[in-house]
Amino acid sequence: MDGPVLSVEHLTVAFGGLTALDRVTFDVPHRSVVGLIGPNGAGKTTVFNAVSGVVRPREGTLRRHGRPLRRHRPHHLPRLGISRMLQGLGLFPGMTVLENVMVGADPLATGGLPGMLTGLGRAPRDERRVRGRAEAALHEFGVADAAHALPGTLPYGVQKRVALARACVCFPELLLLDEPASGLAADEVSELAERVRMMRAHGSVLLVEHHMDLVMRVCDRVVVLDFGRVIADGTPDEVRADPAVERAYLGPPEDDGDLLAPGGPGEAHDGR
Ligand SMILES: Nc1ncnc2c1ncn2[C@@H]1O[C@H](COP(=O)(O)OP(=O)(O)OP(=O)(O)O)[C@@H](O)[C@H]1O
Repeated sequence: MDGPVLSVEHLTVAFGGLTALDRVTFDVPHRSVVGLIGPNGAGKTTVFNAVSGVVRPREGTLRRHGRPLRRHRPHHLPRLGISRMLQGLGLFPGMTVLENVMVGADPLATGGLPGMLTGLGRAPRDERRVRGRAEAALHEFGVADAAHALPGTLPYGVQKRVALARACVCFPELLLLDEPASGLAADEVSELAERVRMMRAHGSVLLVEHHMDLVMRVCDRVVVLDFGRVIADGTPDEVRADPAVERAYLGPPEDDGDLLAPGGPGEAHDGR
């Protein structure tokens, strides 16, 4: 297939009088991890929302392999090979871990997941395929033991792995990860870094993250937003050395600290 997995071209999004994104342009190449960073309010979530079809851009184009995405909605994402792990995890509390991951595997079913889960209009072959793939994903993410537990009974780090398993169960070509390191302990972040790198074997990842250690370790490229504009786009080393990025994070020169150093907090002003 031609062209990057995702091209964001001159994307402009406005909320009333506020321009949240101003001609944002960058690519996510095939089998790469691209980080999207920037201070609070810089527009990172708005990029995800535009890519997910949650907000409509005022101007600009999103392309998959060079073909424009027009008026797509969140429920079209599985068909487009795009999956998103939300910051709030979004696990269904009344469903077991296995059932939650089966929801992510729904596109593998031809007869429809609701029928499968309720037993109405059940398609046994579909159920076997979806269940088998969901169980394999639980194994891959080290949460097979929790298959029959309800998410709320599990530690947060385990719930995160379940959410990741659900996002990856269909081998998305583009995975949108929204602050996956938030709330994780240091050893869990290292494990997450390993998993994000492994995801390149199947597809590409667009990663919004304040945890600079993770960003600098796993990303092939890093795009930096500030007040809705791209102020840098390069390798982690190039971005780290960019004075414009340092200014965006640190503010005036008299401020101390190395916020872009691995382990730094990576948040500064609030653009709201
Ligand atoms: N639905 C909305 N209505 C009005 N303004 C919005 C809406 N969503 C976002 N904004 C504004 O758009 C700007 C960009 O917000 P966005 O949430 O994309 O930033 P962010 O980089 O993801 O921030 P954070 O790191 O704090 O999550 C902010 O000024 C925010 O207040």
